[in-house]
Amino acid sequence: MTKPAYKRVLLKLSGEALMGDDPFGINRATIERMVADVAEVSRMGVELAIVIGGGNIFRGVAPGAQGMDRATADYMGMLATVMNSLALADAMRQVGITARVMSAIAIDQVVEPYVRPKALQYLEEGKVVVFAAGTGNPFFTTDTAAALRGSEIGAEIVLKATKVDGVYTADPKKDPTATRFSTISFDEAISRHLQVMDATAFALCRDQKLPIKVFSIVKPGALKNLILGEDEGTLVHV
Ligand SMILES: Nc1ncnc2c1ncn2[C@@H]1O[C@H](COP(=O)(O)OP(=O)(O)OP(=O)(O)O)[C@@H](O)[C@H]1O
Ligand SMILES: O=c1ccn([C@@H]2O[C@H](COP(=O)(O)O)[C@@H](O)[C@H]2O)c(=O)[nH]1
Repeated sequence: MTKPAYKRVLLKLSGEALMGDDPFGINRATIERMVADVAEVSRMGVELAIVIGGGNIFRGVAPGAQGMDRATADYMGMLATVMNSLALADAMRQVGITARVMSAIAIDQVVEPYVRPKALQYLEEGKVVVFAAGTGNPFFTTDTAAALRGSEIGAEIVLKATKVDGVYTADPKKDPTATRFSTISFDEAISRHLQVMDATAFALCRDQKLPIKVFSIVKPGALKNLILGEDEGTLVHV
């Protein structure tokens, strides 16, 4: 079998992608398909840490959040990522993969707190670590949490799995003339204000020299191809 191109990666899963074709929430078939992809890579011996977004849940409650204090709404968003993380870890358990959820916000009865040495230990033991509750701070996103945790654990790359197959000149869902980059520098992605990932996440990865690959979670086999070093998605580099 071909050897994986990476030993340790940080996978950022779009919360929104978890909805499948549903209006919000977690689509069972979708989470099972995502977990099958993750399990395949974990079984190849790659140390895998995951950050999952909250768009699928927070989108459902967003109308009720209108006019809310921003920080309060952000804490609700972070709690949404805890729910997704628990669902993800449970779906992994069902296919025989051991996962540990670690939260940036203390909710000790539900999930263990994020402690960096413990996370490193789990990774070395071959467990999948799911980082929940983003950075634990309002005014941030789970993309920034992925950049932060990826840097902390010494990941070789951040793999951003989303509904589109890379970084485009504009949002391809809104602009059908948008074209895809095969590679782009952090500086160019930031200066062009490309919305595929937030600027804080891009800047942190740039400063830490941590490359990002943006790829499609919808395309069958894309995660495995990428792990094997094949050409998938867009590389964002220093
Ligand atoms: N220049 C661009 N290139 C590619 N995608 C873009 C671009 N601008 C905006 N997008 C949009 O960004 C989305 C990627 O965001 P995604 O939903 O994965 O992230 P997120 O905000 O972290 O989601 P979630 O909160 O659900 O985790 C794509 O679905 C795409 O429509
Ligand atoms: O560090 C963080 C991470 C997230 N949030 C809030 O949660 C939602 C959902 O995260 P997504 O990255 O959009 O999936 C986000 O919109 C924020 O409201 C946060 O405050 N801090």
